[in-house]
Amino acid sequence: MQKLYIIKIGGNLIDDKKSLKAFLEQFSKIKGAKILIHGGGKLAETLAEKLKITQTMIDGRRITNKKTLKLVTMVYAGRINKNLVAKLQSFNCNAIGFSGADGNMIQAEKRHHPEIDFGFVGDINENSINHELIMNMINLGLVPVFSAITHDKKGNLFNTNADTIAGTVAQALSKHFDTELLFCFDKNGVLENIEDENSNLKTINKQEFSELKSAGKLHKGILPKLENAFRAKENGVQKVFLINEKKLSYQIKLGNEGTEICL
Ligand SMILES: Nc1ncnc2c1ncn2[C@@H]1O[C@H](COP(=O)(O)OP(=O)(O)O)[C@@H](O)[C@H]1O
Ligand SMILES: CC(=O)N[C@@H](CCC(=O)OP(=O)(O)O)C(=O)O
Repeated sequence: MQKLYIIKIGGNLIDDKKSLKAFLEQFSKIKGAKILIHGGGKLAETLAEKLKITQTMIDGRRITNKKTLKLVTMVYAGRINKNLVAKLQSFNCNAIGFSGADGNMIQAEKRHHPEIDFGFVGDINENSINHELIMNMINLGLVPVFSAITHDKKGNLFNTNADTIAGTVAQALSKHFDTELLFCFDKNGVLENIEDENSNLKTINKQEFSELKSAGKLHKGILPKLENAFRAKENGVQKVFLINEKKLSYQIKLGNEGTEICL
């Protein structure tokens, strides 16, 4: 099977111009099929504060009312997505940027929860992904770049966690490609001690994940990231890693950076 890299980047990197440029240069150099999936939660947060739109996160998801939906659509599907595509083009990488509504790429359902109304937050599963169109793009030599905006095919846009999009896209494409999913972020993988950058685990399985969680060693964004990483691995994604965004080219060359998800 043909190798496919699905690479996810988050808000911290997107906000750091110099590191982002270095990262996109490394990304552009990857030979063969690749997809970039991005968040941008940090920039959305900063702008919401300026516009005095109060933000609430529950279970790693942003409660998305009408005002927040307008804001995140502009930020994720507009500013960030187009900026990433332009930067990739400058490195001769033929990127093409999408929201989930474009080409019906990612169809979501409004998130249902017994007690909490998440507003315009969309849940997705493997069947939500238009894998045929994505495969066609790849076969044309294009590099798809996905934002965290999805739709319901009834005219509504939704906000969907970008780690979830990365895991689900990887899952859907793992039937057709030898897929490697890389969650790139600002730490050297899963750290046993958050204060010690060198305490990264080489591998993590579900049992170890539960133990670290119970011991209070995992907080904030790393929890949903790991949940998405395990779900992808359990559902057929061949390789899943959490790596430092600065080490992408080493991972592509040697394949042993950061923390590998094991079953
Ligand atoms: N044990 C841990 N190992 C690594 N990161 C951790 C750990 N506990 C908490 N974190 C935090 O999780 C963050 C990653 O999640 P998040 O901020 O959502 O990433 P991104 O938005 O870049 O995808 C790290 O920057 C770190 O602050
Ligand atoms: C529903 C939901 O929570 N969506 C996320 C989408 C962006 C994202 O995931 O950004 P990072 O990868 O930078 O965290 C949000 O609005 O924060």
